[in-house]
Amino acid sequence: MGSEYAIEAEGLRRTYRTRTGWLKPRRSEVEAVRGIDLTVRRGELFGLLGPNGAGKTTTIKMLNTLLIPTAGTARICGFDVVTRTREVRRRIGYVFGGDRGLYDRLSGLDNLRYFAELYGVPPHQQKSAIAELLDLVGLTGREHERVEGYSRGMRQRLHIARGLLHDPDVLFLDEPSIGVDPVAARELRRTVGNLAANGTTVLLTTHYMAEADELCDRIAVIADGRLQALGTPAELRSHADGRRVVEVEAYGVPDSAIAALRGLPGVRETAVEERGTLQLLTVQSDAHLDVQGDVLRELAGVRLGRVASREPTLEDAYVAIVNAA
Ligand SMILES: Nc1ncnc2c1ncn2[C@@H]1O[C@H](COP(=O)(O)OP(=O)(O)OP(=O)(O)O)[C@@H](O)[C@H]1O
Repeated sequence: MGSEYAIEAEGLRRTYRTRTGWLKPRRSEVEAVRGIDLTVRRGELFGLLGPNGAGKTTTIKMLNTLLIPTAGTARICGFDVVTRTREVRRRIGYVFGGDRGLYDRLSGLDNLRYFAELYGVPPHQQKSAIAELLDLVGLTGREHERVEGYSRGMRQRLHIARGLLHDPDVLFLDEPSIGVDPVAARELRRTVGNLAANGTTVLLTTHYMAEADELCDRIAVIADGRLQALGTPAELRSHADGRRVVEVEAYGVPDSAIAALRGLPGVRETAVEERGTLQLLTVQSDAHLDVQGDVLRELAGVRLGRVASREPTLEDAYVAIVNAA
């Protein structure tokens, strides 16, 4: 009980063994997580960030007892996730992004009542616990409506309330804002912020650096199954110190032009974000070099929108960390 840490992981690894092919099945191994060490203090809001396939979900599933590690150990509130599963499960909640797991035909309130029964919340506590949670996630006043009429953001907040019914010490939030529009995502961030203020330890995975920046006390960046960086948002931002960013909106940039940008003198990173028909190019360079002219020369003939030169953000630092992996 007495552990000062909510989450501890040492040398955590997970290898998946898969069979591919039908006629001539071949066995292959995927090293999804390759030795992760981290500690999360009680009450901390901790972000796990990484590109697709980095190993975030696999890490969370080992921490919340859904997957057995191939090697290494992990503890939740001092209890080993493999040998003390029952104690661990009593102390954790798990909320994953997306729409599954709620009863559409029931109201938000009836969903919570149902799950409260299922999780064994004592009957005399249910009413007050549910009222408190509805308030925490900002659904008071909408609880009698059927979930089928809820927006994605509201569903996600109801999911969070569900995950908190048994008053866990640690809440795992896997991609909570996936598919949620920006306004609803802001509401969701407020809810997550409230959780930490209430003393719940939160481990959040997200693809959105801005979200992690706003919410998290500390962030771990994982890529390729390994921890690439760990620190406060300010500490992570320092990975892009001494750099400047040119941002260009473009339409239909050929791969060859992107490769050429990467090869320009002084250019440290390039990233392309697809936004419908628009591509947002970010080119990081050494701050003392002005590469904007060179960048535009390489993009000659491509239809361009806005072009801007700016200071690096945490997102740029993240790109630098992940590209270095
Ligand atoms: N059940 C499985 N069997 C085989 N390989 C798997 C399995 N689950 C995940 N993987 C592989 O393990 C690696 C890590 O996956 P994981 O889902 O943990 O990443 P992630 O960081 O959560 O990614 P995303 O952001 O896309 O959800 C990937 O290469 C993935 O293809």
